[in-house]
Amino acid sequence: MGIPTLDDLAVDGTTVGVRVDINSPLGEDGRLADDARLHAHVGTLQELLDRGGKLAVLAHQGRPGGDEFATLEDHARRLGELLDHPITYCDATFSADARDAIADLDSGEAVLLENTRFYSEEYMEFPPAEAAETFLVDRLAPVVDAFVNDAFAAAHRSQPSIVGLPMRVDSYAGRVMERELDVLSNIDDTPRPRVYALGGAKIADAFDVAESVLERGLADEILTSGMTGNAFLAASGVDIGEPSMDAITDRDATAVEQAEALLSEYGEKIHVPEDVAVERDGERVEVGIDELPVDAPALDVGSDTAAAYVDVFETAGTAILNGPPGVFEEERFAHGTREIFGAAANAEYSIVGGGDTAASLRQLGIEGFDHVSTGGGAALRLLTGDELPAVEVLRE
Ligand SMILES: Nc1ncnc2c1ncn2[C@@H]1O[C@H](COP(=O)(O)OP(=O)(O)OP(=O)(O)O)[C@@H](O)[C@H]1O
Ligand SMILES: O=C(O)[C@H](O)COP(=O)(O)O
Repeated sequence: MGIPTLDDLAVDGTTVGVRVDINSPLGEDGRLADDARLHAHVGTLQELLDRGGKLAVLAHQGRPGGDEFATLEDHARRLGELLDHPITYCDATFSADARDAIADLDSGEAVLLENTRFYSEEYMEFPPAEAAETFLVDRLAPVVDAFVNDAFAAAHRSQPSIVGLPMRVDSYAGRVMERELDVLSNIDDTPRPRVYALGGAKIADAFDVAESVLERGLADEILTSGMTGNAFLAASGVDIGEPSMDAITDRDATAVEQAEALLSEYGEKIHVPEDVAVERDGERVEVGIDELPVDAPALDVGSDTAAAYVDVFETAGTAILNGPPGVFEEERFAHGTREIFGAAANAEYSIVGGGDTAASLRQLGIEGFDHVSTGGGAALRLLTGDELPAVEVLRE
């Protein structure tokens, strides 16, 4: 991989800054509503603590002004339950109080510092050399002996705690980072035929993935669904009706043209829905493409499409999923997601990228994937063949 990992770090007795990504959905009471990302980092934290590290853990939660912008107190409480070592919470990130909390650590102890994004610099993006001169980095770099970046899900952000600290401190990839890079950077070694299921509502992201993997010869088949599938359906010449079209153009005015370009170049590899599901009088109603247009938005693929996609997965070597096939949050429109993702889990090798995609698997109880990425945007960047700022600085 060409990046130093925990195997290269002499941990015992050293103070290690560890960046994790435990940015999580919160409930109405402000407490954690889902702790999947905390679970993901337990391996790295536990290993460092078992090996005698003193850990200053850094993380962000939400975005300034957003509903989920919050302190990390509940995250520390939950991590305390998940780890076999003590972890305290400090309501400061790099002030004298924070630095004192770090200096007070014994081997095998951790402190979770306050949400890095309480400080405006951490919500800006900088080239690494400039990030290295920010207050956060300037004050924390002298009090840690090493830095471990395990925050794969934030690796596409060129922010001080991601790219600045590694410019000043010996730095290593944590186990989550290592595994994510290993899997998502080496897709070209996975068994064929390689089938991508691209759905969801971020149509532009799905087009980027489709274009990149088709251009690079990585994809043998692309199964389109969700709003992305609706755009491909429109691009194939079907009048999908105004509500579905409006939903697409609201997100991306040129979506249909982009889908047309992909179909004209790679049409034989791109599967388009044969039927869709809409809501009528509160019920799910399936509509074949010969019955379109309809005056309601298509919120799921229909049963024929789901069955056809399940067939493709029967013989798939690798299944790569990004974006749920329907509005899975509503049971009526979860059918496509349940069927298609359920079949994908049986492929010889299967990879899942995308926050909502992973959430759909948890909600529908679909298991058996080889790799479920912790990252949304970061996984997408790797799937489209781009380098991640966090990884570039670890390489240097
Ligand atoms: N036909 C559809 N119409 C509208 N929304 C849809 C449709 N199909 C799926 N969705 C919605 O797409 C959303 C997820 O899409 P998205 O592209 O954001 O997935 P993701 O890439 O896994 O997530 P993220 O980018 O947040 O990591 C879900 O909330 C789902 O309800
Ligand atoms: O949830 C995520 O995708 C990461 O934690 C990054 O968060 P951000 O998109 O607010 O930078």
